[in-house]
This record gives sequence, structure tokens and C-alpha cells, in this order.
Amino acid sequence: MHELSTAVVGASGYAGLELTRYLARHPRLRPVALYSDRWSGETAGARLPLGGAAAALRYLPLGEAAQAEAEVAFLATPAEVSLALAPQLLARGLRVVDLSGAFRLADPGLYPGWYGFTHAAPELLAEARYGLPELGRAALPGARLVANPGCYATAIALALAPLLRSGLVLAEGVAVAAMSGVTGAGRKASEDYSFCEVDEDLRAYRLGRHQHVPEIEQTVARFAGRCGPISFTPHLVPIRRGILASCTLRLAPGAEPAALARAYDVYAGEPFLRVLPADKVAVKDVARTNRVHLGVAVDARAGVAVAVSAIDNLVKGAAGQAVQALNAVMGWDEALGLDLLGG
Ligand SMILES: NC(=O)C1=CN([C@@H]2O[C@H](COP(=O)(O)OP(=O)(O)OC[C@H]3O[C@@H](n4cnc5c(N)ncnc54)[C@H](OP(=O)(O)O)[C@@H]3O)[C@@H](O)[C@H]2O)C=CC1
Ligand SMILES: CC(=O)N[C@@H](CCC(=O)OP(=O)(O)O)C(=O)O
Repeated sequence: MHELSTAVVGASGYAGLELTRYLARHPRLRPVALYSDRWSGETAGARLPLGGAAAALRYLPLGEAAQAEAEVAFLATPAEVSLALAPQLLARGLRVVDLSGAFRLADPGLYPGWYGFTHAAPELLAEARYGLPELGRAALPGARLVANPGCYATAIALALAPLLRSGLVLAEGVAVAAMSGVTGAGRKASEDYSFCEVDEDLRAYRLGRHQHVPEIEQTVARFAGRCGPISFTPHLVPIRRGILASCTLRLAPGAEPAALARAYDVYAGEPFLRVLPADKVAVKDVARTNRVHLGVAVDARAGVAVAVSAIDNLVKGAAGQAVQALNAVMGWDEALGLDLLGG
């Protein structure tokens, strides 16, 4: 059976490392090139517990990534780096799965405000397919460019979209608080993320201006046909990996709690999604897997529904989702290669 050759750019990052492990075990994908300046010249086997041919691969300088000889390139790089590389790789005939936010927003006008740069390839935004299969897999088969969703955006959009589509909650006044483990910030050597700064601490950040806000609104609006402005407050918590999101929505007049719970019936048969009572949704049950656990509770006294979801930011929030999306692009079983560590 033909194995699709793959390259990982940013292979030394937290997302790139996780991806390398999945690619090395995937039955139809073969990693052939790994790019990182930090580890240039070292073997992958020296950095990761890999078997087989992948262990012998030597990390290549990032400057050579535009010339990658592979059928698919995964970009696990900052958005500005992905934005520069993707057009070059696409022009050379590679498919691109980008893990950054560079191609997630359809409207280029949103980039300066939310990402801090002017988009240099707006024509590719029209072509890019958003890689969240559970809310839009029909767009994926055959895609050349996949924009892999953000970690918070994955957890939050999956929780919100069916509820808004049900019509049982209002589109206005949606408020989300989410907590992320520290790997969500990447391997950046910044004092703010060092052990002594995050241990025994808990804080909110980027209130009302997190870059995933327009992405969540775009995804929910596409699926549900409506979405008001979402208030989003992310928090950094002193765990290594995982995201828990709590989403508060106002109930529509006359909404029945039992009917609201049925909104998640749209996920019946999804291999990675499990609907649970909201207070049974926990990061430890999804950590190191591609799973999403979610549930909704009704607080009738306050007139709100609270939806809770949990993912692993590095798997369903990044590397696992990227593999799942590529499986969908290729028309394969979406779960192929994702059983690593119980995924
Ligand atoms: N961490 C997470 O939970 C998630 C991350 N993402 C996205 O995935 C991408 C990778 O994230 P993550 O793995 O966390 O990041 P890291 O900081 O851990 O790694 C970044 C990687 O990109 C490479 N790189 C290339 N150019 C640059 C540059 N100019 N500045 C910094 N690094 C560069 C680094 O190479 P080298 O080490 O050789 O310098 C490294 O391999 C980002 O776009 C991120 O937003 C998306 C969802 C979740
Ligand atoms: C804890 C933490 O800092 N998390 C990151 C999420 C990274 C991510 O998924 O974001 P992009 O791919 O959109 O950059 C953040 O809040 O920016």
C-alpha cells in the first residue's frame, strides 16, 4: 500500500513533537523530513522514543523547509512562519496542513486586529478548509490547504455549535471561561511560563481579545446559522496539558432541559466525541487522546445552560486533529493512526 510521505516543520515544538509521534505510527503516512533549527543534525530517535525508519531521520534546518520533498507538509510553526511557507509549498504541489491560525479566518480584515499582522495571502483564505471534521467534514475531501483549528476554539465551538443550532438558547450573551495547561503556550522560553511562575498560580489573560474569538464565532455561525459576539476569558492553569471550557448561554423562553440535552445527538456515531453529564467532564479522561468529552447542564433558576467540554490541547487541540483532518482529506477512516496511547 502506498504510504503518503509527510514533512513536519516546527518538529521540535510541543505540537510538532506530538505530531511526529503520531505520523511515525500511522499505517498510511510516512514521515520523511523533520525541520527544526534547535535540533538540526540530531536524529529524531535521540529526542523521541520512536521505532523504525522515523528514528533515523535527522532534523533539517528550518531554512530548507520550503524545499521539502514530501506529499504533505504539516506546519507546526508560528502563524507568520506558516503564512510565508504555505504558498511556497502549495506552489510546489504539496498539500499543507497548518496548525497555526494563519489560514483559519475567512475574512482577511480580521487579521490585523486579532493576530497583529496584515494577511499576505488572502486568496488562500478562500481556498483553505477548516479542519474540524465534526462540524464540517464535507469540506475536507481533496483539500490542498487545511487550517487546523485552535485548541480553545476546538473545545468551545464543539460545545456551543449544536446548542445554538437547536434554537433553545439565545445567540446573544454567550460567555465562556476556559482553562489551559501550560503546553498550550508552546515551548517559548519566557519567564511567565517557567515552573516557578505558574506553579501554585492561576490567572486569566487576554480577556476579550484572545485570537480564537473570531474563529469560534465563524465556526459556530457556519454550523448553527447564527452566533452573537462571544465573551471569552482564557485562564492559564498549572497543569502540563489539557483544556476545560465552561460555556454559559441564556435559555430561550420555554426551552425544555431535556430537549437541550438532545442537541448533542448530532454527535452520535462520532468516534472521538462522548457526551456525559456536565460534572463528569474532566481533563484527565481525555489527556493524551484525541477524545472530546462534553455535556450540558441547565441552571433553571438563573435561566442559563452551562456546557462543559474537555480536550487535550496537543492532541484534539493540535496534532491529533491534524491527523484526523488529513485522514478526512484522503477519504480514509478518520480514526486511522489515532489510537496511540488510547487515542
Ligand atoms: N501548543 C498548543 O497546544 C497548540 C499550538 N498550536 C499552534 O501550533 C503551532 C506550534 O505551536 P507549539 O508547538 O506550541 O509551539 P512551540 O513554541 O512549542 O514550537 C514552535 C516550533 O516552530 C519552530 N519555529 C520556526 N520558526 C519560528 C519562529 N520564528 N519563532 C519560533 N518558533 C519557530 C520552532 O523551531 P525551533 O525550535 O527549531 O526554533 C519550533 O519547532 C503554533 O502556530 C501554535 O499556535 C495550535 C493548537 C494548540
Ligand atoms: C495557554 C496558552 O497560552 N495557549 C495559547 C493557545 C495556542 C493556540 O492554540 O493558539 P493559536 O494556534 O491560535 O496560536 C494562547 O492562549 O494563545
